[in-house]
Amino acid sequence: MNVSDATFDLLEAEFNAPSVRNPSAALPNRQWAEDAAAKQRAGVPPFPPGVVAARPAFDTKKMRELLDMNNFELRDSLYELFKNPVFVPRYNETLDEERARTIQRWRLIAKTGVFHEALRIFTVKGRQRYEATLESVGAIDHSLDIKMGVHYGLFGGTVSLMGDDDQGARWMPKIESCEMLGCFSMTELGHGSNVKGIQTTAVYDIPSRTFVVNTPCEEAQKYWIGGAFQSARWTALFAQLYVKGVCHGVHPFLVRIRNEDGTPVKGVTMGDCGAKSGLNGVDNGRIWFSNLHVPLDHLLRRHSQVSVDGNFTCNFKSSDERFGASLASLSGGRVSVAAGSLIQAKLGLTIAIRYGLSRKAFGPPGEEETRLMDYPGYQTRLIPPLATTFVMQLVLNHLKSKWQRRELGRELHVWSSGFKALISWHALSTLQETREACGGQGYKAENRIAPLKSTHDVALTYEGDNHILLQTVTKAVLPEFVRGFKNDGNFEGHFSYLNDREALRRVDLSTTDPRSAMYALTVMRRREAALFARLAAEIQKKIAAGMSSLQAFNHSAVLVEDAGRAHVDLLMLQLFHQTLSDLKSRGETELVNILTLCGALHTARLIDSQVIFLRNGALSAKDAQNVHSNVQIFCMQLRPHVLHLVDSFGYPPHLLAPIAFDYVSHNSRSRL
Ligand SMILES: Cc1cc2nc3c(=O)[nH]c(=O)nc-3n(C[C@H](O)[C@H](O)[C@H](O)COP(=O)(O)OP(=O)(O)OC[C@H]3O[C@@H](n4cnc5c(N)ncnc54)[C@H](O)[C@@H]3O)c2cc1C
Repeated sequence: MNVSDATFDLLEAEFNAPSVRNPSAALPNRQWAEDAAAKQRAGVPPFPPGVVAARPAFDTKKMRELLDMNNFELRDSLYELFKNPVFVPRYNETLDEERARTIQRWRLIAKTGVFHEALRIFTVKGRQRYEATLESVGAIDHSLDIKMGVHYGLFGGTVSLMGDDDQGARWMPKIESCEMLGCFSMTELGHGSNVKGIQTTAVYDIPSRTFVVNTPCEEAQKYWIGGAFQSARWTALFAQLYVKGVCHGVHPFLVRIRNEDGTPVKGVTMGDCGAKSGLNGVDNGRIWFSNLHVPLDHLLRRHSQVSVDGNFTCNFKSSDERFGASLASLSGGRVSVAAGSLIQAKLGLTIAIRYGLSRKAFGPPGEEETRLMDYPGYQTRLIPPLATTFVMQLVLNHLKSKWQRRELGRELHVWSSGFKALISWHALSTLQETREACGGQGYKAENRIAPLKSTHDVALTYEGDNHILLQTVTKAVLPEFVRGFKNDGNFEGHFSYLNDREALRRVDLSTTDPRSAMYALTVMRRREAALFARLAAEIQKKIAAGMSSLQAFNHSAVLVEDAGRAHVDLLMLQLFHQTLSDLKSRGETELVNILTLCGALHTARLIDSQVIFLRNGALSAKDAQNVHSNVQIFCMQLRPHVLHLVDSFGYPPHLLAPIAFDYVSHNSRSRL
C-alpha cells in the first residue's frame, strides 16, 4: 500500500481523543441519506418532495464530465468511502476531537493508495489523480483536504519544485508515503502578505557545513503553519539566506522540526495557534528557531546553490527574478484554493436549490402556497451564482490544465492569483446567499451550508490575501499596457485588441446579442482599457510630481485593484467563450445552449452589479437598463433547468443535507 503505518500509528496515539475511536457511537441521524439512497437503488431519482422534473435539456453525465474533467471513477469511489461512519460530518466537537478525527480520516484516504507515485512521477495523470482526490475530500471535510494539501501540495510541492532532481528523488517517495510528514513555514507574525520582509535567518557556517537558523525577534516567529503544532516532523522553511555576511533574500530549506516520536528537535520550540472560526481539524502552529543547524544539502537548490566553501550561485540574474520564479512554482496552492472554493459553492447551491424547489411560502388565498424557486426575487438570488459557478468552473479547468502541464510562466502566476481571488470571493458570497435562502434551516449545522461558510472564509486570506493578489495581477500586466502605449499605440499580446480602438468603440450593444462573446468581450475590454489608461496616467502624474514608481503604484491602490479585477473578469470570459466554441466544434449543442445561457447571466449580473462599467463608459445608461432586465429574463430561462444543473455537480445524497431531500420526514416526531 506504500503508506507509512508507523507514522499514522504514532499520530493516532498523539492525537488522542477517546471519543473518536468509536466512530459509530452517537452517529447523527442519517435516515434521510439512507432513504434517498434506497430511492436511487430502486431507480427513482431522489428529487425533493413534490418536484416532478422534466427530461433534462442536456446530458447531466456529460456536463459532469466537462466540469470534473477526469478521474470520475476515482471520485465516485471516494464518495462511496465517505459512507464509512468515520466520515460522517460531526459538529460541535472539541478541538482535540476534530484534530484526531482528521488524522483518522487521512489514514483511510492514504490507505487507498491514491497518492502512490502521484507526486513523485511528474506526469499530468499523477497530478490529476492527486487533485481529483483533494477535490473529492473537500466535499466531505474541508479541514482534511487542507491538512493533506499542506503536506502533499505545499510541503511536497516545495521540495519537488524548489529542490533539484536529486533532492526530489531522495525525499518525494517518503513524502508520498507520509514517512516524512511535513508543513510549510512561510508566514511570520510580523509578515504575511509581504513575504520578502520575513525575518527568520539562515546563516551559512563554513566549518560545520550547516545553515544556522534563528528567529531573531518575536515578530519573526512562524505563524499559522498548518500541521506544525502536532503532526509535522519536517517543514519547508523560508528564511533570509546569508552567505559570507551577504543577504541573498528569501530561500527554502528542508528542516526537521520534530523527532519521530513527536518531541521537538533541539533548537525548535512550537506552540498552538488555538481555535479558529473554521478548519479546526488542522493543527495550525507557531515555530521559533534557536541556533538550529540545518545540513548544507537541505537548501532546496533548484534556483540557488551554496558550495561547501561558501560560494553562492543563482540561476537568475536578479533576486527579484529568482523570487518570482519561486512564487510561480507555488501557484499550485492557489489553484487548489480556487478548486476547493468552487466545491463549497457547488455544495451550498445544490442544497439550497433543492430546498428552494420543495419549500413553499405564501400564495394566493385558498390555494396551494408557492414554491420559493418560483418567486422571481428568489430566482435572482440563487440562479446568478449558479450560472457564475458554471462559468468559473470551466475557466478554472483551463488554469488546472496549465498547472498540471507545469507551464510555470508569468501567465500561470497571473491566472492563479486572479482566479483564486475572484473565485474565493464568489464562493463566500454564494454561501452567504444560499445560507439565507434556506432561512432558519440554513443556519442548522446538519444542513452543512453554515459550517461550509465558516470553513471556506479563510480562503480569501491564505495562499495570498485576495486584495494583494489583485495588486499582483495589475503589477504583472501594467508593463505590457505601458509598452504598447509608448510604442505609438501599437499593442501586443493581451492588449492587441486596442490596435483597432475604433472597432471597439463602434460596437452597438443595443443591437448585439447579449448572450454572445462579442457582447461580453466588448463591455469587458472597454472597462479594462479605460482603467489601465487611467492608471498609467495617474502613475505617470505621481512620478512627475516626485514619487518613486513604487510609491506612485501604492498611492494608486484603488485604481490598481479595479484594473486587476477588470483584467481577470475579461480573462475569465475569454476562456469561457473559448470553451464554448470548443464544445460547438465538437457538436455538443445541448451543452452549448445551456452554458451560453449561464455565460449570459454571469455577464449580465456582473455588469449590473458594478457602477464601474458605466463610470468608465463601457456601456450607455440605456444599455445598462437592458442589462438589468436581462438578469431577470435569463434567470427565468434557466429556472426550469436548475435541478439538473445542480445534479450535474455529481454529489450523492450522503454528501448533501436533510433539507435537500424530505426535510419533513427527517424532522418527524418518530425520528426523535
Ligand atoms: C487558517 C490559516 C492557515 C494558514 N496556513 C499557513 C501555512 O500553512 N503556512 C504559511 O506559511 N502561512 C499560512 N497562513 C498564513 C496566510 O498565508 C497569511 O495569513 C496571509 O498571507 C495574509 O498574511 P497576514 O495574515 O499577515 O495579513 P497581512 O499581510 O497583515 O494583511 C492584513 C490586511 O492588510 C491588507 N494589506 C496588506 N498589505 C497591503 C497593501 N500593501 N495595500 C493594501 N492593503 C494591504 C490585506 O489586504 C489584509 O486585508 C495561514 C493563515 C490562516 C489564517
